Amino acid sequence: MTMHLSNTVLVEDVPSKNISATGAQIEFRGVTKIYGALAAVRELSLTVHQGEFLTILGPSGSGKTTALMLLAGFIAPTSGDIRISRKSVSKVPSYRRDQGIVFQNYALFPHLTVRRNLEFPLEMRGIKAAERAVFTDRMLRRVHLEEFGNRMPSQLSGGQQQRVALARALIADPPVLLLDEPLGALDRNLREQMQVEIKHLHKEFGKTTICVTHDQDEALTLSDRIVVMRAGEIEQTDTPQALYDRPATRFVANFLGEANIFDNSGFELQTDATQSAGTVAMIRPERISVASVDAPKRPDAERRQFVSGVVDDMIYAGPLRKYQVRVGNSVLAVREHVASDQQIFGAGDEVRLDWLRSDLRFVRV
Ligand SMILES: Nc1ncnc2c1ncn2[C@@H]1O[C@H](COP(=O)(O)OP(=O)(O)OP(=O)(O)O)[C@@H](O)[C@H]1O
Repeated sequence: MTMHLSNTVLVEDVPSKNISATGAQIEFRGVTKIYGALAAVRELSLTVHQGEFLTILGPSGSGKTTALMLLAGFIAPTSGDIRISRKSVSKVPSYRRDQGIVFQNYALFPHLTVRRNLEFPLEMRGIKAAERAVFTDRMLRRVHLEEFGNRMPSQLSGGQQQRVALARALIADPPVLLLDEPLGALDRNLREQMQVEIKHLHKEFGKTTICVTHDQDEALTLSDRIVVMRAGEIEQTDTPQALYDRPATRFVANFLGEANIFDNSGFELQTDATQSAGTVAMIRPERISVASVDAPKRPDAERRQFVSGVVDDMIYAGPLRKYQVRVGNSVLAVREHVASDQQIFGAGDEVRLDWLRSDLRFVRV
């Protein structure tokens, strides 16, 4: 990988601590990228705030990587403009955009030691050897790799390599950090550990960070806001909680978490809200309670809808019990946190489901 650092920064411009005041604001203004007959990204307009952690999430082929590569300057937009700190970067080559970049496959220089990998961006900025050593020592300590400075990348584990990649992206103090599936190559436990590490680094360094992933857990854990993309366009942009609790469309409801969508449910849905045209009702599986048909109703029963159904299937999933329950024409997914005093139902059992009417959401079809 080539480093994308401007070499205009002098030694005295580099802060004495590896902490810059803020990241940069980034704007996409009607950005389109056409390949042949396909718009990989269409009319993308988005403002990423200074210091924000924004994740672009979406299925394969939705245009996430294209959006990131446009920002990095690796590809040029067909139309539209990208601004960093309110200045257009259309004519700025990628190596002058002052961005730290981390890819899924580490992209460390394989023939350089960890130290030399970290020093490289500093060298590109004309920083003298003595200062480089100070920065590098500090960064190695920060990512808990002080013992590993003299190793080659191939002598490190995947997680350690990815920490070096993060350290190298941050060491020259760029205002923008771009992460492309940064944890994609790591196994699950390590991913979770690294998510915490990335969160800490973001808090500490305050870089405007744009992360591309198709891993919803990663997006929900790390992000201030998430952009959900679909077929080259933004479907919804919101905080993780708002996206999960109030998805605007059926696509978002299904893509982020699990959703019961009442299309043609075969029973009457009770709602307190008026349903607009072109919408369908949905409820999250963990908002539904399951009980035996003769169980006493809760005190808030007048605010709930009760339906009877038959269990199709039940599986244990760690701390959750997952039911599939047939009600009318629908099979509803129900998620229950396992508690010792709960009754357990199996396939064929008649049950009563209930949910708060206010937990129903209407999403655009
Ligand atoms: N260089 C290219 N030439 C032609 N088509 C391309 C090129 N790069 C991307 N595309 C197409 O543009 C669309 C968006 O691709 P992109 O890589 O941005 O998707 P993505 O959301 O990042 O997918 P993934 O999660 O699989 O990486 C896809 O249909 C892809 O085939």
